[in-house]
Parts: sequence; structure tokens; C-alpha cells
Amino acid sequence: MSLLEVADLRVAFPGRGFRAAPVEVLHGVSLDVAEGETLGLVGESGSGKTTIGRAVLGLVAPASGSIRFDGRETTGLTRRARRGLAKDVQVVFQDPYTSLNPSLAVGDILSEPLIVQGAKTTEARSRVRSLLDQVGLPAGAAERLPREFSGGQRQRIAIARALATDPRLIVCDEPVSALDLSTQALVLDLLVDIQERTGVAYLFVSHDLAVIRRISHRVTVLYRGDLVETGPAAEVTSSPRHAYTRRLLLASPVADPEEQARRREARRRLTESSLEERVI
Ligand SMILES: Nc1ncnc2c1ncn2[C@@H]1O[C@H](COP(=O)(O)OP(=O)(O)OP(=O)(O)O)[C@@H](O)[C@H]1O
Repeated sequence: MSLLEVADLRVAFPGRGFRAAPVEVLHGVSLDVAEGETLGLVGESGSGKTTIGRAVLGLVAPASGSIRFDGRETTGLTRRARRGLAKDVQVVFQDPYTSLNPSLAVGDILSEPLIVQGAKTTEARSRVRSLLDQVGLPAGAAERLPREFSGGQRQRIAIARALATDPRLIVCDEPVSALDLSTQALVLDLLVDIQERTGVAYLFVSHDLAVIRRISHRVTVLYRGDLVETGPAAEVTSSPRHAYTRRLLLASPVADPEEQARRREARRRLTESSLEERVI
């Protein structure tokens, strides 16, 4: 049994304008994440990646379909039951500048989820020290405000907060997209280290195939609300079967100028129309 099983998930948002029909943005998506695994979810902007993550977190109500965590259905849970689940399923958002409460010291940000789960203040304090250590920040960081940290350090704080309750799954929604390339690499290495130490699973959302390739065990590709391809990361990112994945691959930047020119030419040949034929 997988840790997370999403089956035939449909999500619709209200249409714009008076009496407009709802707009379906996920058309029956099924995926699963095993314990300790990283499933990379890749697709261009607007394909529905964030919506899948938000549905898993209970922040968006599905129109239909099921989302099971550890065998238990999580859609339609009461608030109280959802709080129980929050211990096991956490999130790291994209923007380290808005995801941390600017008026709270880092120590308070990290102890908040622990106190909500019933921890005593002294217990929470020592856990904060260990969380900071896990993400490579000094104990003194607890006394400081988020604005005193760089983007990469803030993302480390957000990761520490997600780890506070010892979750089994973290939804990582574009967690490195706002960071420069060398900081991205450090944060990705940190996520891998944490997974090796704790066995946490990641549902890792990104539009960037290079990032997805680096972090994922398996990759699933989303195109306009449909999954078009799923498989081992090395396979999907080196010899994709679907035309859309090939286009994503050709669009990722590479350092070698000759390879870059080859990809530009291949992109030109892989026209939008041939793509449409295969997807529909
Ligand atoms: N709350 C909402 N109300 C209405 N439409 C929404 C809402 N949230 C998302 N959408 C629409 O759903 C579609 C999928 O959005 P989503 O944010 O999941 O895509 P994405 O692949 O994560 O894109 P991005 O990488 O740009 O965030 C888009 O067309 C978006 O405009």
C-alpha cells in the first residue's frame, strides 16, 4: 500500500462572470507516493500542479475522486480529523519571503506547530534547537526575525517548520524556484539528506525538469490537468515517451552551447500541432 494514493481526482473552480459554468482544472488525476519516496510532479505554469498539492493538503475540495493517506480517505474530513492529519502531512511553499510570519521570532515559528500538537514549552524549545541543527542553522537563529535571513536561509526555516511534527509526507510546492542556482542546489541536497535520515516522502512540485530530475525517484508529468506520463526519474527525463515531456526536456537550459543549439532546432521541429495530436 502506498503512503499517498490519489485516484481520479477532479477539481473545478467557479467560472468567471455571472452564471458562468465551473471550470474543471484537474480531469481525473491518479498518482501515488510510497513511504520515503520523492515523486516529482512537473508541468508548465497553469497545468494544475499546485492544485494537486493543495487538494492533498485539504486546502481545495475535490469535485470527485479520492485522496487516501496511509489507507484512510482524507476528503470530506471534519476540521478536527484534518488537524490529526496535519501532523503527518506538511508543506513547504515557494516563496520564503511570504510563507513565514514576519512578526514572529524563528523560535516561535518553529514551536507553533508543536504547541498546536500539545507539546510543553520546554519540550518545544529543545525541539527547536534540534530542528535548526537539522537544517544547518545555528541555535541563535531562534531569537531572530525572518527578515534577518537570506532567501535560502528562510527556506531552511520553512523546511524546519515542516519537519517540526515529524511528518511522513511533505508537499514541496516549487520550494527552490525563488532561489539562485547555487542556493537551489544546497536546499535540494538538504532535502535529500533529511529524507535519508528521517524516511519522509516528498510530493515535489516544480516546472523545472532539471530540479525534478535531481530530486525525484519517480516523475509524473502533468499537461493541462491530465497526467500524461509517469515513470522512473532517469527514464522520464532522458527518454520521455510523451511529446509534451520531450518539449519540456528540450526547453530546459543546458551549459553546452552546441547542445543548446541542437535543442533549439529540435524544439522548432516539435511543433505545437504535433504535440496537440498526441495529447488529445
Ligand atoms: N482559486 C482558484 N480559483 C480559480 N481558478 C484557479 C484557482 N487556483 C488555480 N486556478 C486555476 O487552475 C489552473 C491550475 O492552476 P495551478 O496553480 O494548479 O497550476 P500550476 O501548474 O501550479 O501553475 P503555476 O506553476 O503557475 O503555479 C489555472 O488555470 C489557474 O488559473
